[in-house]
Amino acid sequence: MPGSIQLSDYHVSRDTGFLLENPQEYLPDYFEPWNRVAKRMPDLVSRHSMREAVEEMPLLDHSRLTGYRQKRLAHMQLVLITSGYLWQEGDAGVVQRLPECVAVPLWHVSNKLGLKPVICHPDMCLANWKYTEDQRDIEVIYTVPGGSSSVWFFKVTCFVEMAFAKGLQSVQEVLDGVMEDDNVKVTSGLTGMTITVGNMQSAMKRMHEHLSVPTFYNTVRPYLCGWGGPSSPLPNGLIFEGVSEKPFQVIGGSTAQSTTLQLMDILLGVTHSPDKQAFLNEMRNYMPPGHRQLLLDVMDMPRKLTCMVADSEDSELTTAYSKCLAAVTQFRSYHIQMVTKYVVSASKKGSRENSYLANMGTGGTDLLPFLKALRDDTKKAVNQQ
Ligand code: HEM
Repeated sequence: MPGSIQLSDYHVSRDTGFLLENPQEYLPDYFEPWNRVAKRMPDLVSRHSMREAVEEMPLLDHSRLTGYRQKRLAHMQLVLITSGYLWQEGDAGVVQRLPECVAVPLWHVSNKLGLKPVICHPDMCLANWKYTEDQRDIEVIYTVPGGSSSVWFFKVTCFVEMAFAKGLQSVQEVLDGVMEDDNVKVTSGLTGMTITVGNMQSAMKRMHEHLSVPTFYNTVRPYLCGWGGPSSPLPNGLIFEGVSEKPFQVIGGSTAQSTTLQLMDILLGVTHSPDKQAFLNEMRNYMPPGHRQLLLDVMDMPRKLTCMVADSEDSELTTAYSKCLAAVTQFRSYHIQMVTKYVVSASKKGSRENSYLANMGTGGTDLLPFLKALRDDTKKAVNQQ
């Protein structure tokens, strides 16, 4: 049917959703220097020898990377190497230039993938997992300093994406049901989505099991930072040697780069004020292009769930819709609690010297008012019907 959307056309896996299916752990032998330095990044940083290790790396030919998975792995390795190289000595000891051996391949691989040349959710969550041998659990493949806390942060973020993936069929049902004007299908899809969002929240709750507040705040977050802007230790940005002498600015990694919530907002007709939406739109530039395109195409669908609900006297449909919005509202409220614990309260303990990251997310938002407004917009959407 014209205008209908198949999630599988957008680099979305039937089994793993937005998570990359079967990410690779090592590149071929030719790229051994990247394999070695990226894997050892936390250890090299703790020994203050990351910069030496990078400076000894040869300039490798990125055009020898074959296939999408290899390129995604190369991107993750190179952004990790960049992050360790920049932040090894903290904000005060940051460097202004990224050496050619990292800058040139990172620049080109990023352009090929349509990703920014900086650590991001598509690296550290979506392409950074594998099943354990018994297939019952997952393991994180690469990490940043912060020991078991950083590993757990990435792992639980994967659990949340995995919980979304398990409910993918419900999202497809809503998309199909809207196009076919099929109340039963949409109601069933919305009911499934409500369960999915609840499962995502339960998965997120697991963060508390092994994520230490001071370690997350002081050790993990700095390695997720981008560069550029007045409060950054690199206000003008970073120079990519061998690419351009003009410094380049990017936001760092943020969980706001997950496509999950933005997709639900668009489907459910949740709207945000222009300044908040501008931030969310900017986050789309850090998503894989297929996922970004999915959001645009769902926005452009010729039929809308909200119109269907507004015109409907089917109480099962309207109730399912309200319940789904309530679940997303709850998810956002719970997420606010996480951010309060791991960022806002941690910043009040004042253990990190600089103020750049203190009250801001790694994406650079003024945290709580921003997140509360998004939550309240979700709540309000019910009453707008
Ligand atoms: C310790 C756990 C977490 C912390 C401290 C945290 C922190 C943050 C921060 C600071 C922001 C604001 C954007 C920025 O400036 O970067 C944000 C936004 C966001 N985070 Fe998280 N996050 C956590 C876990 C998660 C998880 C597991 C997910 C799910 C994949 C998630 C999804 C989102 C989304 C979708 C947004 C955009 C705001 C919204 O749509 O409500 N977060 N997060």
